[in-house]
Amino acid sequence: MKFNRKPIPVSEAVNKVMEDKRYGGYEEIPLNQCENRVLAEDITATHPIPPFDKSPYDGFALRSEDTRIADRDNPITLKVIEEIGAGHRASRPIRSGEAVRIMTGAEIPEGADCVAMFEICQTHERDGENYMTIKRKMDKDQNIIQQGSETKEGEILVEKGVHINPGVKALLATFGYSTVKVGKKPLVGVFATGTELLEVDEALVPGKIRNSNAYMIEAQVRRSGGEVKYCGKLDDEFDTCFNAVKRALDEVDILITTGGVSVGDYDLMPDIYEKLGADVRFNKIAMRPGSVTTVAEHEGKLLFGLSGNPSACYVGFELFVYPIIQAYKGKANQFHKKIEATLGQDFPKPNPFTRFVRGFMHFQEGKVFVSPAGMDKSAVVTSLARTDVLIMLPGGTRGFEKGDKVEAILLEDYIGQASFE
Ligand SMILES: Nc1nc2c(c(=O)[nH]1)N[C@H]1C(S)=C(S)[C@@H](COP(=O)(O)OP(=O)(O)OC[C@H]3O[C@@H](n4cnc5c(N)ncnc54)[C@H](O)[C@@H]3O)O[C@H]1N2
Ligand code: MOO
Ligand SMILES: [Mg+2]
Repeated sequence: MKFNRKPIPVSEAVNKVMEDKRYGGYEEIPLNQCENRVLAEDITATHPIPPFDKSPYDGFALRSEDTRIADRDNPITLKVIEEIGAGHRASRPIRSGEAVRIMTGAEIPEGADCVAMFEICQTHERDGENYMTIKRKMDKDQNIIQQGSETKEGEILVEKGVHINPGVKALLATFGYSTVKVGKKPLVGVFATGTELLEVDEALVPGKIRNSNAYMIEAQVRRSGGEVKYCGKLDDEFDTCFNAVKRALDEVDILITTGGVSVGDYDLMPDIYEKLGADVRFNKIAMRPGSVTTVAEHEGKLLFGLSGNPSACYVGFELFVYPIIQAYKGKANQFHKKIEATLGQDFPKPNPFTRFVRGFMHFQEGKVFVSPAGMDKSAVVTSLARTDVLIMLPGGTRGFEKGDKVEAILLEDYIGQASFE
């Protein structure tokens, strides 16, 4: 049984994981903490924008009718009755023959129906009174931002399930949301397993390497909008690992382990799942890297057994853990956005399984290109530093050539898409 794992297609594995997705509920938090969270309520316009007719310029508010016969040879002079800056209102309606000196953002005084910019007006003072002169005809409504011209009261502007970016936050502030309902973040526990692992501050000794996966996964969890609980690194010793995993499961919403999921003598995760009585959803996927990625469910919680090989671990996280975190937060589009792009470099190696090449996106002559970020092996860590896409090369008998159309999964886009396909 141990050596007899049956690989399932990637999309089947993704769908199986998503059968166990869980929404974590919502919490109400202060507006200034809401970035990168997911809206748990629609943003509805509680008033029109702008809430009043306003001036887009610094100039004079006046009655267009008064300028009907104005031209270069026939300047029209109006009495400037007062000045209003943004935040102030005119003290009375303007009458024929009058103008108000108005600043950008100030409310258009009653009686005025246009704004002439300072640049086309002259001003003078006579007997302690201010006057302005204009040499061209103004149209009704010229240079006025009408109340509600941007949005009407009651319009739904952003639906729940959307990632809160700076623009969404601006809207929340516009409508007076001092607190906002957002999806709760899952607490994601992370274990690194492997007797060969050193702490980051330890010197290298023969046969050992530093634990990089735990730090990488932590960053992936945070990039996905989850909360991390680093549970430590564990030697490949059954009782220690079993007890640590069992305890951690009580403390987190989702548990990730890295390493020990393959068929080696010290790959303990399969036996740990068995002793826990966890239900292994799959333990082999028709993909590279990350074919040994294992997902199990125990008492309503998901355990992700990611590979120890850094590239495999990275890919396993983005394909399977990422959408589960989005679902927990209540995000409508739970999957990374997938795009069609042009392959920027030959990839001659054929593969029977779907390959997720760690790559980066670049642009040339209006086209989107994706190119491998470096050495493409499961055990490689260096190429990950340049990775911002996963290039999806379907399995088959041939390699791929520069210029081929390929699909790529965007890892640093926050809009996402609604299904994996
Ligand atoms: N006979 C077979 N051998 C292997 C198979 C197989 O099907 N049959 N699968 C291979 C594949 S594919 C992969 S991927 C790896 C997966 O290995 P494990 O998930 O069991 O991981 P480990 O054995 O613990 O470690 C693998 C590799 O990764 C290094 N590692 C582990 N943890 C970390 C960490 N936290 N930071 C950095 N590097 C880490 C570890 O030292 C090993 O070099 O199995 C193949 N074998
Ligand atoms: O799980 Mo492995 O990453 O396919 O090389
Ligand atoms: Mg192993």
